[in-house]
Amino acid sequence: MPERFEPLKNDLLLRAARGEEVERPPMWVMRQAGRYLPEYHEAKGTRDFFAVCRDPEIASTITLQPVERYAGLLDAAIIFCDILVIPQALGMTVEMIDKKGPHFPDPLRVPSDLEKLRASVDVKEQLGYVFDAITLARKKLAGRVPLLGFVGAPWTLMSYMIEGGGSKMFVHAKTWIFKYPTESKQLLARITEVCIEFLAQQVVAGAQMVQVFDSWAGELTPHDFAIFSLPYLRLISKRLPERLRELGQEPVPMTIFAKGAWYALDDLCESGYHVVGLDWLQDPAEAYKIANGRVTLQGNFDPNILYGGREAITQAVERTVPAFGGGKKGWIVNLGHGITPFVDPEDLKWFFEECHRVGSGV
Ligand SMILES: Cc1c2[nH]c(c1CCC(=O)O)Cc1[nH]c(c(CCC(=O)O)c1C)Cc1[nH]c(c(CCC(=O)O)c1C)Cc1[nH]c(c(C)c1CCC(=O)O)C2
Repeated sequence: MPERFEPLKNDLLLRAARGEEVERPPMWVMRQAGRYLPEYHEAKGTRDFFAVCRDPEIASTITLQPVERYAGLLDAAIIFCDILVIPQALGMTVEMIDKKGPHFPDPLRVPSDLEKLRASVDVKEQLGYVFDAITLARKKLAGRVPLLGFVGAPWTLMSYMIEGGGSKMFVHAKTWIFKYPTESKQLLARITEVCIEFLAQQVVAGAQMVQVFDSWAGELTPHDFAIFSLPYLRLISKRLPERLRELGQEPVPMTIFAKGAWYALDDLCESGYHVVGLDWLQDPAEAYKIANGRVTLQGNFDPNILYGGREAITQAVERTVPAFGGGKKGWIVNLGHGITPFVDPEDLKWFFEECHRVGSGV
């Protein structure tokens, strides 16, 4: 039986995602539950990153930290987890190395390495800890704000699985798509299947909206994005609502954040998602014009504006809100990428307060 939760008191995000006019733009930031918060370090202690993800009690506590700190300002929670739990579910080892990021000791280097992956993934079995964390976070939120679920996009996950971690050159992932396009598509299709079921089960567990992170979209040419990323993003937006109906669930709003894919904005507006996330390379007014009410846009402050002090933050907010049409229709406030570790939490608070002030039009 699906869990019962308290009714939502703040549905600003869900209304904005559906394209409704709102009293002010909803606000959240990517990586809002993370290292810039002293309480995050306190809760995490010396534990391994993925051990924290696998502990529903701690993961749900961390999920709520920004909601508690920025009560009355923040309009969403995002479940504390990572995009790399899918490669783990497919059978790969992923470690999070302090100050360096993710590391795969045994990446996929040639197509025959695909045999190392699990032939079929039991998503509920492999990723059950994420669903438990979501259900617990929903209970703890008690309807304060909606809870977002998320997944890595197939192209971004494939790149990590082949590169074995972060990359500047993408030599291995590019070798795959150019030398082994057929096997690359097979891998993308396998990842996509797991992504769809993972998102569906997140919704069953209590996620009220979901975001797909294609963090490495910008490494592809427009031509290759159309071949190796977009079709799989479209498959997710098409299949997720169908799968949810099969599971007796209502579809939820979906966001696509394809970082660096400014050239694909028009296509992304037609890709079946309700919300399109923008990075800071895009001009807000230009993007708002291109979207033309087809989707709600999310973004796109330079995350580093938060290092600029209050005056710089105020100026950025005052010029950005009007560029998104005043902020009451078709816009969700966010940064153009995740918040970085050395931001002063008080400066983020100021950013939210200024967006609240300017976005309310008072
Ligand atoms: C590419 C990617 C990853 N993970 C994620 C992405 C997509 C978004 C993006 O492009 O940034 C997504 C992600 N990762 C994390 C969240 C939690 C929810 C949130 O608050 O947004 C989300 C949504 C926690 C995290 N994921 C990670 C941390 C830091 C872990 C720590 O050291 O405590 C957190 C809070 C680790 C992580 N995880 C990943 C990397 C590259 C790193 C190292 C990053 C770094 O060092 O800055 C993979």
